[in-house]
Amino acid sequence: MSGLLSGELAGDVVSLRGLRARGRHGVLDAERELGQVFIADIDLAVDTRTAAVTDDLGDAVDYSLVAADVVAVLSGEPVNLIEVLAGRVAAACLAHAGVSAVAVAVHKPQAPVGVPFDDVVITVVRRRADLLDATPARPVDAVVALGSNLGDRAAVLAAAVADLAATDGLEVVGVSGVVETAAVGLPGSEPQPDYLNAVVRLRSALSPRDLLRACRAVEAAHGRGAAVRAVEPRWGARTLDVDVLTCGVLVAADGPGPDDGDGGAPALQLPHPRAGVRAFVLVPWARLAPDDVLPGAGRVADVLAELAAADPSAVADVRSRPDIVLPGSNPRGWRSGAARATGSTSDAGSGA
Ligand SMILES: Nc1ncnc2c1ncn2[C@@H]1O[C@H](COP(=O)(O)OP(=O)(O)OP(=O)(O)O)[C@@H](O)[C@H]1O
Ligand SMILES: Nc1nc2c(c(=O)[nH]1)N=C(CO)CN2
Repeated sequence: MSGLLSGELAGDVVSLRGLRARGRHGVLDAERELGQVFIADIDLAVDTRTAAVTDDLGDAVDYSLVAADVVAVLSGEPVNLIEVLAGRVAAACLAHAGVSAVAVAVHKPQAPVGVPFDDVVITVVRRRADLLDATPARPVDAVVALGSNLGDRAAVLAAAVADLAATDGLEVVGVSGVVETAAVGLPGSEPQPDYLNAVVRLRSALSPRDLLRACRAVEAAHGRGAAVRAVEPRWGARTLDVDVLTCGVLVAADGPGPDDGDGGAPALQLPHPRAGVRAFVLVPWARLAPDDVLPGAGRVADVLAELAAADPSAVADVRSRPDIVLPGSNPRGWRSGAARATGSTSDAGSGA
């Protein structure tokens, strides 16, 4: 088979062909129930010049590790579209340091096509910047988490929702009730005031990284700019934290990027790596949108149930604050016609 990357990139290429696994990807119920074979061909753009001198595996991209990660995606969480599957395979490859770009062909030779055929193949080419810096062709669902444990916490959260709603490219489509939670700090750290936490659903026309930048701008407007961030302890008390939990179904991660004139591109991992183990995130999120999916973990309400089984006190300790109503909050959840956040308070109650 000819190189997938040929014509796309100059340089060295490591290829893996015919990686295969059974998966349950597809739109049809039968595909979800029975599963079928998925095959991936991969071209990894790498720079082999150092390894060629040192003969040290540490200077090379270990193709067996990449292969294992690709097979884990093929056999992992079911998705509807092979476009998503190919994108996740590409992200898994780009997670390996030293892979600067990747071409992925995903084959679905047993697809329910309805006529005799040999194969369905989708080929995608991704460079690092394609995953987290691409502006979507149409707005996508995104979910962010708010937390505050310094200052007038309720006022800060309300202002943060209004700020998000006022950001170009963002529309607030759902706001959870507010919960109060003991600060989860690092072991041995100073005691901190309790947090108020909430979750906000957005329609985002921004790239994932620009969404993170927008969240940073809202934090900065409430006393947590770059200077404060630079000196605060990890998981220390803060006036406002705005974390990106999900951006559509995207699974991707990268570190700081080249300088973009604003101190560089902030590191971003999606979904947020700790979303699935935080009661202060899952409780308000599951009340707002229980059927949302946390990529890689499952339905939010199910992830919360698993956490409640594993760590009952963490979930039990989340206290509802129905007396605090954020702009746009709807106690019946966003699907039931949640108001848009316009800065006005809405229904009393928090869905708690
Ligand atoms: N999904 C994400 N949302 C927000 N920040 C992220 C995300 N993924 C990676 N980051 C990076 O995490 C780093 C720490 O961010 P921040 O100071 O908000 O962390 P934190 O809120 O103290 O801790 P935690 O990330 O555990 O919530 C930042 O450099 C940011 O670029
Ligand atoms: N209860 C609670 N604890 C935390 C929180 C938070 O939002 N709520 N955020 C943290 C870092 O983002 C660390 N610990």
